Amino acid sequence: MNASSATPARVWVVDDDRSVRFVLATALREAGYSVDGFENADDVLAALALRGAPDLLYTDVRMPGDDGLVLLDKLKAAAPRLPVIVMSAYTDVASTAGAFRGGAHEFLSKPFDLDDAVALAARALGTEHGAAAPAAEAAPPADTLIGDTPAMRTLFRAIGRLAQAPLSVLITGETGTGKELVARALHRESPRAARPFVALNTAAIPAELLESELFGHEAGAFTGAQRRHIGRFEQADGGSLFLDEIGDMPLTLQTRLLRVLAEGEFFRVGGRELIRVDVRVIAATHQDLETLVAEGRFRADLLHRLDVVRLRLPPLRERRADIAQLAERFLAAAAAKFAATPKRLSKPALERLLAHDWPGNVRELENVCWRLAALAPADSITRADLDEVLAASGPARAADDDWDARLSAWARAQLAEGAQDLHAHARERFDRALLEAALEHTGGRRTEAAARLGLGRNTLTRKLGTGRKRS
Ligand SMILES: Nc1ncnc2c1ncn2[C@@H]1O[C@H](COP(=O)(O)OP(=O)(O)OP(=O)(O)O)[C@@H](O)[C@H]1O
Repeated sequence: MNASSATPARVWVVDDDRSVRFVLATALREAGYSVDGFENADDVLAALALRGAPDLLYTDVRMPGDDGLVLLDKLKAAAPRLPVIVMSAYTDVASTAGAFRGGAHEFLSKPFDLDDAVALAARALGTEHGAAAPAAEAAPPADTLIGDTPAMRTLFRAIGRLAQAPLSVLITGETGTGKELVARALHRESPRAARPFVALNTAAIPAELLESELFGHEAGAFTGAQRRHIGRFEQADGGSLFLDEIGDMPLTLQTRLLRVLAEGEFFRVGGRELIRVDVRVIAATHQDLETLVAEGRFRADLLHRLDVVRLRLPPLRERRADIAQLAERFLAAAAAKFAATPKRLSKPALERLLAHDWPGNVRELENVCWRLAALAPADSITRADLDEVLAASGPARAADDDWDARLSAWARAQLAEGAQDLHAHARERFDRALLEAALEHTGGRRTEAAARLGLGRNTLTRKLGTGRKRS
C-alpha cells in the first residue's frame, strides 16, 4: 500500500508518551496512512471541532486530563462512526471491559508489536486488501486548488507547465497560503503521479531525529533504533518529496541534503549500503531564504539547488475575490462531515469576511468556516456569528499555539543533545525577543517600551545591556 495512489486514510494517535506516539505514527505512515499525533484529549477534541473526524483513532488510557475512556465517550458522542483503538499497559479486566462498553473497536495491550498495531488499522478501516482508504472516504474534493483571481490563474498555468519538467521547485508564501496543496498538485499532474508523494515538515520534527527521518537508519544505529527505518527519501523513490519549512533545517543537515541532491545517493544512518533514489524535491518556506543566507543560517548553494524554479503564493488579502468561493467550499465540506445542510453567509457576514486581513490566510479562513459550521445557530450566518468566531481566531492565537509548540520542541531537542543551563539561555532569548519587539514598536523609545512591557526603565536598560554583551 502506498500513500500516493489514493487519498490516504487519516489516523490520529493520542498518547502522552512522545516515544509511543512517534514510533506508532512512523509505522503507520510507512504503511501509507496520513497520521497526526496528540498528547491529550483536549487537543483531540479541539482538532475534531476544527477539522472533523479522522478515519481511525488510537488512544492511550492513562493520560493527564481526560483519560482515554472518557475521551472514547466524548468521541462516541461527537463522531459515532469513528473506529477507536484503545491502547493500554493496564490490561486489567476493568479497563478492557470499560473500553469495549464504551464502544472501542479494538483493544491493544502495551507493549505491542508494531506490525500488529498497524495490521489493526487495516482491519478497522476495512482495507486489508490494500486499498489506501475506504471508498466512501476517498478522494475528498479538498485536494483541488480554488481560485479565480489573475494571481491564482497564473499559478495554475505555472503548475501545469512545471509538473512535466523534473525540476526542483521552491514554493514561497506566508503560512496557510496553500504551499502544500500546490506541491501535491505538482506531483499529481506530473509523470510521477503513480509513485509516492511524501511530505516532511522540517520544523515539526526534533532536530536530533531529522536525519534519520530523511535518510533512514539501520537497526542499532543509535540508542532506541531497534529496527531498520526507511527514510522519506527512500519512501519517495520514483515520486516527489515535499520538504516543508525548509528554512528550519539545521545547517549540518543542509550540508548532507545538498550532497544527496547532487549525487542522488546516500547511506542510511549507521548503514554501509549505498542507496540510490530518483526523487523530485519540492521545498517550501514562509521565511525569506535570502535573509537566512545573509545571516549565515541557510546555505547559499543549497538555496540555488532547490530554487531552480520559484512559485510564490500570494497571501489571501491580495486575492480577496477568492474569499467567497473558498468559504462556500469550506462550509460545504464541514456540512458534509457533520451530515448537515451547508450554512450560507448572509451579505453582511460576507462583507465582514472580505474586510478581514487574514494573517493566517486560507488556513485561517478554513478554520473560521469550520467553526461557523459548528457554532452558528441558524442556517444563515450573521455578522454577529462572524464577529464572535473571528475574535477567537487570528494571528495572536495561531502564533501562540505555534510559539508554545516550538518552544517545547526546542527544549526537548536541547535536552536530548545534553544541553545545560537551558533556563538561563531560554530566558535570555525570551527577553531579547520581547525587548526588540517593544523597541521596534515604540520607534526606539525606551521609557515607553518598558511601560508597554510592564518593566521598569532600569530593568529594561539592564536587560538591554546583557543582551548586547552576549550577542
Ligand atoms: N487555493 C486553495 N484552495 C482550496 N484550499 C486551499 C487553498 N489554499 C489553501 N487551502 C487549504 O488551506 C489549508 C492550508 O493549506 P496548506 O497546508 O497547503 O498551506 P501551507 O502554505 O503549506 O501552510 P504552512 O506554511 O503553514 O505549512 C489546507 O487545508 C488547504 O487545503
